Amino acid sequence: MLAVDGVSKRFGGLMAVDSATLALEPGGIIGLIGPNGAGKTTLFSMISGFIAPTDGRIRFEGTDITSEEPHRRAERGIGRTFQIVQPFAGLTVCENIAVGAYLRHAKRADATAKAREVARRVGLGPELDRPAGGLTVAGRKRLELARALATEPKLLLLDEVLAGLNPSEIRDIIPVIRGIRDEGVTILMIEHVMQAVMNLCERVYVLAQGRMIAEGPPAAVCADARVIEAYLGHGAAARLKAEGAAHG
Ligand SMILES: Nc1ncnc2c1ncn2[C@@H]1O[C@H](COP(=O)(O)OP(=O)(O)OP(=O)(O)O)[C@@H](O)[C@H]1O
Repeated sequence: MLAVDGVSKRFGGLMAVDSATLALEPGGIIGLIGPNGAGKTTLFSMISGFIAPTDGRIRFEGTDITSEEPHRRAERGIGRTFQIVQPFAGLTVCENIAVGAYLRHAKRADATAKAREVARRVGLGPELDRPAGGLTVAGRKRLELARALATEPKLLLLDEVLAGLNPSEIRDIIPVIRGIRDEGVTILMIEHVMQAVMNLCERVYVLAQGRMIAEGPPAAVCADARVIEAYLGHGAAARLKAEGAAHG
């Protein structure tokens, strides 16, 4: 479905993403993890078309989309959420979600109907007619999810939708994400909440300093010495092993 092939992005002297490769089959929830500043959001921006790669190709459903505009990629079925959620505070929740729905529904009544349906799917039904500015952090995260879903994506890129939520809010939103997957949407998610990654993702890619350093089932990836080193620093994997042995 999605093939990211040797994609790089240079910001001046910094290689934010360095020849990253990733391949997604349709269906499932795939994680993209890595330490702060690893290049995850930059990679998402290249997949969704907001940043042009310095090098490499991106294909979606067999078509080379490397130089397509974000709007065209959204039409093809690539939806994304943004890490920093900025709803139109003066508009209602429904109107905010309808902004996404206009991509496929030109008529206001149709876009509104789509927005209402999506709002119910993410648990925002009761808030539909309230101003988006009054939502809690958890509510804003659901709104961001709904806005992306309203574009009716085949591939949904979730950028830290769990960040800033407390454990009970995370527990509440996890079934919503699974539900989206069950409806046939392929999900690629950037996430720092490891418990959620373990719970949700079938497979995980790990970026560190712009490079893809590991890929596989979450448990195997978290036990990978290169991944431990990337998060905890040089020599950490050996130290953990030694401590483990010392504690029997
Ligand atoms: N527009 C930009 N101009 C210059 N440097 C940038 C720009 N965007 C990102 N960077 C740098 O590129 C690197 C990768 O950033 P990016 O936001 O992609 O990382 P990330 O893995 O998403 O991090 P986090 O988990 O903290 O969100 C960082 O060093 C960042 O400072």
